[in-house]
Order: sequence, then structure tokens, then C-alpha cells
Amino acid sequence: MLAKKALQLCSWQRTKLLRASMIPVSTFEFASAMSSMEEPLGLDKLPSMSTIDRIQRFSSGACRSSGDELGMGHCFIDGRNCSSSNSCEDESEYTRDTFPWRRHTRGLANGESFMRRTRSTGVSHVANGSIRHSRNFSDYQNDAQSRNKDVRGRANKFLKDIPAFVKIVEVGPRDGLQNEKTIVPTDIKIELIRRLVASGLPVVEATSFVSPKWVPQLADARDVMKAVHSLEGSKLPVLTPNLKGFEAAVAAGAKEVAVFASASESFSKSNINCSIEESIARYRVVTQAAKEHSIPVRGYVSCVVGCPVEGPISPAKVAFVAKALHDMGCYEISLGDTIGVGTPGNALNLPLS
Ligand SMILES: CC(C)(COP(=O)([O-])OP(=O)([O-])OC[C@H]1O[C@@H](n2cnc3c(N)ncnc32)[C@H](O)[C@@H]1OP(=O)([O-])[O-])[C@@H](O)C(=O)NCCC(=O)NCCSC(=O)C[C@@](C)(O)CC(=O)[O-]
Repeated sequence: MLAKKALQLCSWQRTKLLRASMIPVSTFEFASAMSSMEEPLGLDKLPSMSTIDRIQRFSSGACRSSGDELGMGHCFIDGRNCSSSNSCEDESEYTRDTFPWRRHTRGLANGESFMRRTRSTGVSHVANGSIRHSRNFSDYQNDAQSRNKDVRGRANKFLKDIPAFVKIVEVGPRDGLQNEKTIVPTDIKIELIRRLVASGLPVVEATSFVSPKWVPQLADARDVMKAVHSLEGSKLPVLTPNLKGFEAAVAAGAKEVAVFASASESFSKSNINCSIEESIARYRVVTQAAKEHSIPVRGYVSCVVGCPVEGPISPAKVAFVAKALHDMGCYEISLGDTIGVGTPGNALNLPLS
């Protein structure tokens, strides 16, 4: 049953096209699943909207929130209704035509009205993907315009301090493959890592030294690491959930590790079978051992905006966990919008806290 739970959680990780990071804790990087009304950050610089559509079809990260303010509970992806666990089911009632706003992002970013009415259903679509039944059009417009103005005001203030660079941490061989129904053969994983390194990525997270009962997809962590640890050009950190994992990682040649906590109590229990406090105590042991081996440790905080079980997560909880990880010696904290509900609007409070 635990294994089932873990696998369920793994599927949440697919939502993570988007991630916020503090590097180090004082600097904030953020790229998130923006609602179209909140996309001031150069959408025009993306390759093309058709490319994005293609990516979204294969990732539950494409799920856009609907319903409540944070978008917890339900989201929609290309005609499929996704539950809070982000498992998407076919839902023929919703078709591609139902969500025309997705294809109008550019225009909307240029100040076009973001209200749209579908021909097929007669419901209005707010640009962030919420679906509400029609009421007075100008009411919506006024509400939305003042909300939009407020978000833009806060975003502009924040953008003045935006960092001059973005660090990419490629997590495909670990986060991507941990979800695969069919276990990818070890030599294919090794080749994937080789190619990612050859592509010039500065950091490629190679695998996880987690329990094979929880994540059988990565049961070959030792063999993978042994094969790639001496590749040059990229850092190759691995996830270590406890001292056992850390020791196995070091024995296999890992030169950097990552610990992963959560800002949501429920997520922590489901993902690593312990409370937030227990995980922090566990990671203290790992970071202490890492210090003794002069091994750098990254720290992850999951669910920094929302949790599928608990709903919205307060920035204070995120700050508490991030500070604990930083204090124990993590040189970098990654703030993960694990289920893909972040927008500039709801993420702005994170750097403040
Ligand atoms: C943390 C545990 C191990 C606790 O799992 P547990 O069952 O509570 O552990 P335990 O200490 O009771 O031990 C149970 C068994 O597991 C073994 N064991 C114990 N530790 C290890 C280890 N390191 N490597 C190999 N085996 C291990 C241990 O030896 C024992 O074996 P047995 O005696 O039954 O044969 C488990 O819950 C686990 O492995 N969880 C990891 C789940 C996971 O990988 N989830 C996805 C990670 S991605 C993520 O969290 C988010 C992130 C990072 O991507 C950021 C974001 O997107 O938000």
C-alpha cells in the first residue's frame, strides 16, 4: 500500500514543468504555470504556442486550475478532467473547443480583454482557466481588471529585483523516469544521462537512492551512478531521503546529493513516510554526514504553493522548511510548485516570507 501511495505521488511530480528556486536563499528564481493575464515575462520569447500545446499534451503540468482561487481540486487538460491527484481521466464533455483561451495568450498579454465566451457551452472563461457560469459581463471585467492591476503592480515591484540568470537543473533521469509505468533499462538511463551532459546542461539529477519498494523504477541507482559519476561537464546530484541512501550514493560515486522535504504535512507523510519535523531531523543527519565528506547538499521544498490534499500552503510554512534546510547546510533551496498551481500572483508572497 505504501508503494502504491508513493507511485501516486510520483505522478504529481509530472506537474513540475515549473519551479521556483532560491539560489542561495536570498535570491529568488521563479517560472510558473502562469495564467495568461499574468504573463508579462516575455511569452513572445517562447518558441511557439504550438510547441507549448505539444508539451502540455504529455504533461499533467498542463493542467490549469479551475473552480477556487488557487485552483485546487480540479483542473483541465485538453478535454480531460484531472482530479487533485492529477490523474487525468477522459471527459468527453470538455473538448479542445471548450478552452479557446489557451490559444489566445499572446493577445491577452497585450491588454486584450481576457473574458471569452465559448460558442459550444455558453460559459465564460477567465484567463486563468477558471470556468464560471455567466453573470454580468462588465462585473467580471471590472473585478478582473482591478485584480489584474493589483497583480501587475506587485509583480512589477518584484521584477525590479529579478536575478540576471536562470539556473537549469535537469531532473528527467530522476523525476521523469520515476513515474514510468514500464521500468526503463539501466543502459538507456545511462545513455540518457550521457546525452544530457553532452548537451551542455550544467546540472543533471541522475537518480535517487530511495527505497526500491517505494520507487522500483530507480532500483538501479547504484549501477546508474557507477556508470556516470565520472562524466565531466555537469554536476550529477542524486536524491537521498536518509542516511542509508546517502551512504549508498557516496559509495556509488555521487559528488553531490539532494534532500527533499515538503511544506505540506500530508505530502511529507505520503512521500517519505514521516512528518515534516521528522524529515528535518533525518536530513540533519544527512547534511552532517555530507559535511564530513565535503559533499554539497541541495534542499528541495515541495508543495510551496499548494498541496492536492491540504489545498493552499502558507508561505510561512515554506519559509520554515526552507530556513531549516538552509540552516543545516543546504547550499541551495529549490522551491517546488509540485502540483503546478503557481502563478506570479499567488507566488509573490514566497520571496517576501
Ligand atoms: C524515505 C523512505 C526510504 C522511507 O521509507 P520507510 O518504509 O518509512 O523506511 P524504513 O526506514 O522503515 O525502511 C523500510 C525498508 O526500506 C529500506 N530503505 C530505507 N531507506 C532506504 C534507502 N534510502 N534506500 C534503499 N532502501 C531503503 C530499509 O532498509 C527497509 O528495508 P527492509 O528491512 O524492509 O528490507 C521511503 O519513503 C522512500 O524511499 N521515499 C522516496 C519516495 C520518492 O522518491 N518520492 C519521489 C521523490 S520526488 C519529490 O519528493 C519531490 C521533488 C524532489 O521532485 C521536488 C518537487 O517536485 O516538489
